[in-house]
Amino acid sequence: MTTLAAALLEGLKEHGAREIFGIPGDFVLPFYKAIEESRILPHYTLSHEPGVGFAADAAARYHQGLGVAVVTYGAGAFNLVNAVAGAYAERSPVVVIAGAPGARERAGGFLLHHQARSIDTQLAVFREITCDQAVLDDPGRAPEAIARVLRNAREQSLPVYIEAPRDLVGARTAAVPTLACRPADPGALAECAEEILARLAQARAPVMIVDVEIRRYRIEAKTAKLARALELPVVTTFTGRGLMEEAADVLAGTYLGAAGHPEITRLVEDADAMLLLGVIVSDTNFALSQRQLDAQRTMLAVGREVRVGHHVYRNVPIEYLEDELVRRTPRRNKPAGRKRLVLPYPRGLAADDRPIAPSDVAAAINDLFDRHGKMPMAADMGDCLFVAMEIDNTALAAPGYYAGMGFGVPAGIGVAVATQRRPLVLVGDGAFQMTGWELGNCRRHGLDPIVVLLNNRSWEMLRAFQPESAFNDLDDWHFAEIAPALGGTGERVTTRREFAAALERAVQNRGRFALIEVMLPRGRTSDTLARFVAGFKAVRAPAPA
Ligand SMILES: Cc1ncc(Cc2csc(CCOP(=O)(O)OP(=O)(O)O)c2C)c(N)n1
Ligand SMILES: [Mg+2]
Repeated sequence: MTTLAAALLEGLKEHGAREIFGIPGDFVLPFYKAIEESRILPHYTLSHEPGVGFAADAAARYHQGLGVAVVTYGAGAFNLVNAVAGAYAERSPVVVIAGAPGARERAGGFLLHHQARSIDTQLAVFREITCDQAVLDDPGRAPEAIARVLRNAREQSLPVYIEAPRDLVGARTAAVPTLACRPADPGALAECAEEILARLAQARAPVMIVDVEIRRYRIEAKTAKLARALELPVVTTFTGRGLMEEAADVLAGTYLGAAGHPEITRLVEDADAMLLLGVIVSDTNFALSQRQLDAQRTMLAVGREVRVGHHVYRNVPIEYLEDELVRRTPRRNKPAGRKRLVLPYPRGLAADDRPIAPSDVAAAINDLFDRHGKMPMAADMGDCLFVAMEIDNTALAAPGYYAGMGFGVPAGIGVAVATQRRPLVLVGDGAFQMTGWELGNCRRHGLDPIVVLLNNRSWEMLRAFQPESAFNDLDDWHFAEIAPALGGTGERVTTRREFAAALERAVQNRGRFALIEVMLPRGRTSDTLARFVAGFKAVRAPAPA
């Protein structure tokens, strides 16, 4: 027998959690005390719960395991909602552990502080953005409930919610068992694999499109092996950017429809068979397609289901499907027959006194990675995410589908903790105003991310869509000057020479975060965002009368 807190912490670790991000409060103080004193998992406190959620989400993506966010009841948990909604949308398994009132308080007759509508309103809200929930109000049944919820988080790669009443944290209970994820339905698996291979064999120009689930289920290498065996060119979706960083031999690039590289667009839109693996079929991924995802050429494996044309195969997890496809594919011992696409990324930035354009940021970072090796990346929402599309394919955590701002800097903290490597973060000034201040926690946690802040004193992405609105103008906050007060270094750069030199200095200086504030003109976006906006407007333009 053990305590409920220790059983929960050991269970989290058993199921793949590697650290905890959180902000305590009185309803979760006893549990937070157990976190600190048990040392079962390292924990990192941040300054605002949105940052806690983004950091846990990014850590889960890079661990390919569970992220953990611990917050207090009500005010803390409700602050976390947007980050968890984004994790749900992008299939990131974040475990939310929220404190709650004890039994006596519930029956005490008072309206409790932090309570919104009813005491269970918090549970009701999180039911909407998690795939399973458990309220640990019965120590005897808690281990099974925790095991079920954590298995579902891993199996479905979605957030889950655990409510921990503060009066039961020390209650005696049993250890949390580990429940195995459910296997594939063997009949559906065999039939599905057979139909997919038959369709691919008849195709003249097939293509493989990959997205978030191949990382969530740890099958990037397996997917590359499958692509080689099937001699398929591979592209990622917008949300899948950064996947298969190690498989440059099969990965052609990122499909962005009308906003993308014409050769990638043709590869997908001329394909007569498309194998979509782990793909979120969202507007950000396919709204700019010039040819729809018609059923007769589309095979989609996502969320433990596979749709082949109009056939639906249930209970076929993607990792089982890939194993079966590889098993049924004859070993190929000749080099791939198809010419591999090698896209040119901007490099060799002229270190001159010309002002910096957004796409220069990508060139400078490509040059930096060529000199010093790639760094794990995080990006926020804004033009910075489109600049990331111009950086040679590098592991990336970004809100490509949910598209919520504020993700970048806290996600960079999550990446630094999860990988124990120095990350590079891309963020705009508007998003930095939301959560960039979490950098102030780096010194005490021994983290030193490099943050490239694109400061155009503007909500430039909105201006690109609606240039007539003056409300997109932001003030100049001189972020670089604030960096030393937060424990880091800050440099404001206005020319390409200054930027290249600042990046090099940042790489050389370890031990403190480096904030490089890149001054950009309003009205100027990256080439990729410019094409995205043009494509979006064209697709949305009213049909000619
Ligand atoms: C939480 C949230 N609130 C508002 C919005 C809506 C939005 C999408 S893009 C954008 C402007 C981003 O400005 P920033 O300076 O960061 O980047 P840049 O465009 O390169 O100048 C806004 C306000 C979103 N997506 N999420
Ligand atoms: Mg901006």
